[in-house]
Amino acid sequence: MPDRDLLIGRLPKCELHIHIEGSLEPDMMVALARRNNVTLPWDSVEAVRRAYRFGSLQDFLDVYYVGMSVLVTEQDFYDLATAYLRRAHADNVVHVEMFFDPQGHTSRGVAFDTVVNGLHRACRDARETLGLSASLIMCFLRHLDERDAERTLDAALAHRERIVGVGLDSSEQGHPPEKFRRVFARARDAGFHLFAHAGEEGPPAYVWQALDVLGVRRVDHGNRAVEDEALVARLARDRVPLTMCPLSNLRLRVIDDLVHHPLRRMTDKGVAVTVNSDDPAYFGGYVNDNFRAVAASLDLAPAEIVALARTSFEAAMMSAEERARALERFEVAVREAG
Ligand code: HPA
Ligand SMILES: [Zn+2]
Repeated sequence: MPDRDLLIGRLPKCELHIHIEGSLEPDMMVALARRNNVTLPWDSVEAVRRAYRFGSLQDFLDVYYVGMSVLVTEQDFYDLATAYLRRAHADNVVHVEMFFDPQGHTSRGVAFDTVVNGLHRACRDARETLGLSASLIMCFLRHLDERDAERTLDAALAHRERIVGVGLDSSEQGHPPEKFRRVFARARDAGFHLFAHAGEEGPPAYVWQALDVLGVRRVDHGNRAVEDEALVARLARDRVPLTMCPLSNLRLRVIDDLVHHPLRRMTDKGVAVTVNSDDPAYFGGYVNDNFRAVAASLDLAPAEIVALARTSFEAAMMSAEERARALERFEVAVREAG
């Protein structure tokens, strides 16, 4: 086996937890602010970078919502997603399921269609130019009320074939999944796959609710599930994947040191865990940086790293044939990497 970093670079993988607005790098943020005449509280790329010190999820979200205010036109959304998809391709990402936050845009007067048209076109072009498959998952902002989420779902129904799923993100504490019970039931009836952030800062009870009240098929983060043995057993038994994001957890102080990251404790109990970047422009690393950081801190063996990348294909929303083909290519790449 080659050394750990080389192996990580060579492994094909899926990225299943990326907020596209969180891939907005400071230089693009400043350039788009100029292009659209948007005033930011920061006057240079360096000043933007200095704002990236967070004590909690809410600290980050306050900066994140200001940052996304530079996204106005369909071309802005296209450029943002295209830059991310090229960067992901360089990390050997072959399949992306991309979150976006429509309410962060419609609340500023940007049309839902503008957002989806730009992102969808970037995904379609990436398939042709990079050979990478990419799909869109719309998230509801959980700090807003369910009626706002209902209106967002109504808007999404006109784009049903361009959006594969719905998720739940933003401020977790005090906004339990059950707050969105009805809108998730409607989304399921409309054929969307269901996801939710849970157990990032919120308690294990929120992960239970995501499973049993919302009926999600994958949990984003899920760190705090580790505090509840019965919950870990449930995740393992039902092979409910967790999309974990080590550098995000470190930067948002969900953990104080990567050596304490629950990833290994989860995989040891049979939970399907994947490694992802969350908001790479804000947290200091794309997906391979996340693999490298957690592999070094937890001293992961090559076989464990390979297993994490393999799990990303098992956790992805692919048809049985797509998955079989992708896994076949994955095993070839593993043999070549060795
Ligand atoms: O890490 C996150 N958690 C919750 N909401 C988010 N929105 C963007 N990133 C995040
Ligand atoms: Zn997230």
